[in-house]
Amino acid sequence: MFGSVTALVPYKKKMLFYYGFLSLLISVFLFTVSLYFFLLNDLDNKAKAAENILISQMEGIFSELKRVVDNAQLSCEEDDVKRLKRLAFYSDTFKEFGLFDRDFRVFCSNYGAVDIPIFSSIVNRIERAAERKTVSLVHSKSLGNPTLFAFYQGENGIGANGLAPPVRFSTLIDPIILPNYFYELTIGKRILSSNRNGIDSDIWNKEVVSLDDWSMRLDVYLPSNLYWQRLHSLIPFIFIGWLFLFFAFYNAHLIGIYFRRSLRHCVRRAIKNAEIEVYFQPVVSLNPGEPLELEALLRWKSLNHGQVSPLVVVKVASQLGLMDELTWLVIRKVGAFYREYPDQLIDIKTSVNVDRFSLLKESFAPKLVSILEEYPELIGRLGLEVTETSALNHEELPVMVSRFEQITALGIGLSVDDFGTGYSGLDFLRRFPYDTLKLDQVFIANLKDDQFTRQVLTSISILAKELGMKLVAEGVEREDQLNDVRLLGVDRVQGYYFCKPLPKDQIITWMTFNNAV
Ligand SMILES: Nc1nc2c(ncn2[C@@H]2O[C@@H]3COP(=O)(O)O[C@H]4[C@@H](O)[C@H](n5cnc6c(=O)[nH]c(N)nc65)O[C@@H]4COP(=O)(O)O[C@H]3[C@H]2O)c(=O)[nH]1
Repeated sequence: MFGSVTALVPYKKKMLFYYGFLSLLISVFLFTVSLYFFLLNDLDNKAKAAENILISQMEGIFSELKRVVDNAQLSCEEDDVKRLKRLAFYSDTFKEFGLFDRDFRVFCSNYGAVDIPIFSSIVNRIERAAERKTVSLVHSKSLGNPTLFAFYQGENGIGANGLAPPVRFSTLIDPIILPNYFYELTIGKRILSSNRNGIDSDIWNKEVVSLDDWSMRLDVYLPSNLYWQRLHSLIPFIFIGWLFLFFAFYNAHLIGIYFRRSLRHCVRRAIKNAEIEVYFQPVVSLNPGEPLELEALLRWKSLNHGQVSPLVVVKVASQLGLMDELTWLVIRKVGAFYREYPDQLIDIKTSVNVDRFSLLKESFAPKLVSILEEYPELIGRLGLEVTETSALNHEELPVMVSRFEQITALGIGLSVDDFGTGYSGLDFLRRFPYDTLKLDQVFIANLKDDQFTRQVLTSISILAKELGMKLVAEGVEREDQLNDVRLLGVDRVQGYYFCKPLPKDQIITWMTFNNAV
């Protein structure tokens, strides 16, 4: 398929450049934007993971302090000190423990008895806290500046404090956040742990995690150099995406061309844009003094498919469900023809081919009425030719009879087209109010040599006369055929012998030459 299409499509450098540029833009855009959102999402995940680990760390800290408080007394004997030393030795977090009393004075530590008042600001926080827990960053002689102090007061009033170096927090958070992102963990306004300093990069975004119970805040930053680093490693993928999109666009372009040039699409467009032409072929009367009639036949010359047979156009239009539109288009063009040549066509009737399924529709007669209002020139001059391409079923038969009655009531003549080739039997003729019967051209072609055809046509001719129908012979090409059909009692003749279907201006010229106007 594509081979033949590429042959149709001239090689266009501009188009290739356009698709190349467009696909490059899209590929770059997709990768750069997706990377940014990917990193934002990653940043968010990292911040959440750090938050979870901080929460569990804080819970661990306080359950440790609770254990210290649970067995403590208001004494600082050797055993009490030993116990505190033991707890500090086994603790992952704390290096020192202390015990304080109801008056918030630390009376015992793992170094022995002490008497150190707790800062009033911390006392306030302990008293305000729901579970009497708080943390603070304070200078400590033994652990330096800053040191994390955690306080917990039990129900009996005895409390414990633990001292931890901030490094404990960085060892927890660093593996989650480093090396890609950087962070700052603060308690109140003081920094507990941070790797922010010394990082030489713009900050593109940050995630903030707040642990309000401990006045803790973790800011995780997205540095711009991480983005550029990652983007750099994506260059081969951007290139592959570019190629992929380029081929996708190019193939879509070819498919689009193929589709636009497909017969179905062209027929649809031709009907929609009224590009279908109508030619006219005379139907000459053999009864002296009677004016000729015309048959309107569609013609379509497609830019892509050349001259397309009307039978093909009709077939494709019916596959596309556009037969009604096609019929209205042809009838309107016939109306316009009458409007253009009112004097020349004053006595001339024109018949138009109609699909039987269009006729069966309830909307058919009302639509016809509206076209007659649009083109009153057609009133009394329009005829419809119906070809029986399939047999009518029991339900369709009465509907068809009533449609025919509605149409004849509008003064529109009805002809059976191609009689003898379709499903129109003799019984069919009696049921429907046809005024004309058109014999298919295959009978006329065989008439000379085929005795049987001659007998059949003689019987049809007798029946047509009995039913008051006019008989038309189609496809008369030679004089001997004309003589033969004349002998059969045919009223009108249509065929190349007289004239081929012609465009509107040429048929008017032909009629003028043949004294038909
Ligand atoms: N060999 C030969 N052919 C002759 C001679 N005289 C006329 N013809 C051709 O016989 C066909 C007569 O039209 P049809 O039986 O209604 O058969 C029509 C009709 O069934 C259908 N058609 C044409 N226009 C329309 C239309 O507007 N609507 C619908 N629904 N069908 C149409 O397409 C068919 C073919 O149309 P055309 O190709 O125009 O073919 C026309 C005409 O050009 C002759 O002496 N020798």
